[in-house]
Amino acid sequence: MAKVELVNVSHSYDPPETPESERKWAVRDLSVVWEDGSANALLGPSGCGKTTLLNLISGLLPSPTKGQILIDGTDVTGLTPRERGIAQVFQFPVIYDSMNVFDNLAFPLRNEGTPEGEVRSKVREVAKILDLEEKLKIHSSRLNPADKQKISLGRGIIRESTAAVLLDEPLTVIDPKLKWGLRRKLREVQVSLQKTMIYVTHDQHEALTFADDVTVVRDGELVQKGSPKLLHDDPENPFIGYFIGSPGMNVLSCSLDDIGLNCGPFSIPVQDAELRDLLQDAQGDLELGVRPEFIEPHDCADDSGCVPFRISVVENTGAYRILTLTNGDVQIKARAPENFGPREGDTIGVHFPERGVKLFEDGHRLV
Ligand SMILES: Nc1ncnc2c1ncn2[C@@H]1O[C@H](COP(=O)(O)OP(=O)(O)OP(=O)(O)O)[C@@H](O)[C@H]1O
Repeated sequence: MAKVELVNVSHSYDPPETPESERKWAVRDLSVVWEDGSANALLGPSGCGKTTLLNLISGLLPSPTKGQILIDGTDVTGLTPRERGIAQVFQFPVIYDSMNVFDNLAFPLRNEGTPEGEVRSKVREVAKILDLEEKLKIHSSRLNPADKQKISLGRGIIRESTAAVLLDEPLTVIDPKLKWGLRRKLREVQVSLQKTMIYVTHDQHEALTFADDVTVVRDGELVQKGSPKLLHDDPENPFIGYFIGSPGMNVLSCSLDDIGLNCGPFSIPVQDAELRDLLQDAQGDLELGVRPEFIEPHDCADDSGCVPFRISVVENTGAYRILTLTNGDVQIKARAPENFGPREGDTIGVHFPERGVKLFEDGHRLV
């Protein structure tokens, strides 16, 4: 397996003669390194450029408009997918329905003239990893979509020379009942084989459960890259705060007043003198971000330091409750324990603990 690297990659689907000022960019000046043997996710909303990036890495799109693609430090820009040794697993399983499972898995090896004895042992090894051993003689058309997708993955990992495996929304057509098992299997395969994998999805749950390192893209640009914990605890901007987490971070416009952070109908006290100085120096637009799990709802609206909020919706998740709270035109989500007493329509007090509050200036993290 190998290290995969994008260096200042930009891509536009416009014809080459299109003037620079009129071009629409699917990917913009994106540089990123995915380390050898790492489990990665490429996460972003629909239309942000994920598929374009995958096709640029695999070689289905041979060259970006600008920039380079490196595999283990070698420039592979312009090379074919075969020359790059990148395997791709698509949304729909790509297998030969006319073949049995064994022949499907053997296909990439036979295609490159591997001796039959080696093909047999390699197919058995991969079938064991994928729990397909008992199904090797079954006609592939008779398998469920999850097993078909396992074959697609098997065909990707069976060749030692594969540099990286790209997974493009691989659970899209999988029945919800089988999704969990296949998702766990993908992760298990990556951990046991330590192959470089890049899992593309718009679903944060899939990204965060598969990957050790998540690259978030928006409008063709890299927004933040890091561990699921880093993205959750230390978002670099309000987009990451809102996009990661369920529900996402509450983001409120605010400004500094005599009490502290004025969010419109209420102010949150700022005790820390250093933080006050920092906010006083800030020239740009300020936003406050706080995750629902850090907000502390109290059943008494008069607790000192608490801001009164009306409960407009209570959602039960089984383990905890998600409260939708309103104060004037400000609406936030908070997490409350299952035994939290107040109900919809009640007024409660909300405390914003300093450790849970992030501050952004002009869309960039300040504190
Ligand atoms: N073949 C193409 N010709 C012209 N524009 C394209 C083409 N493919 C993609 N685009 C545009 O490039 C941008 C990025 O698209 P892309 O499919 O890479 O995003 P995505 O994140 O994979 O989206 P989705 O999750 O919906 O598949 C979009 O604005 C899209 O309309």
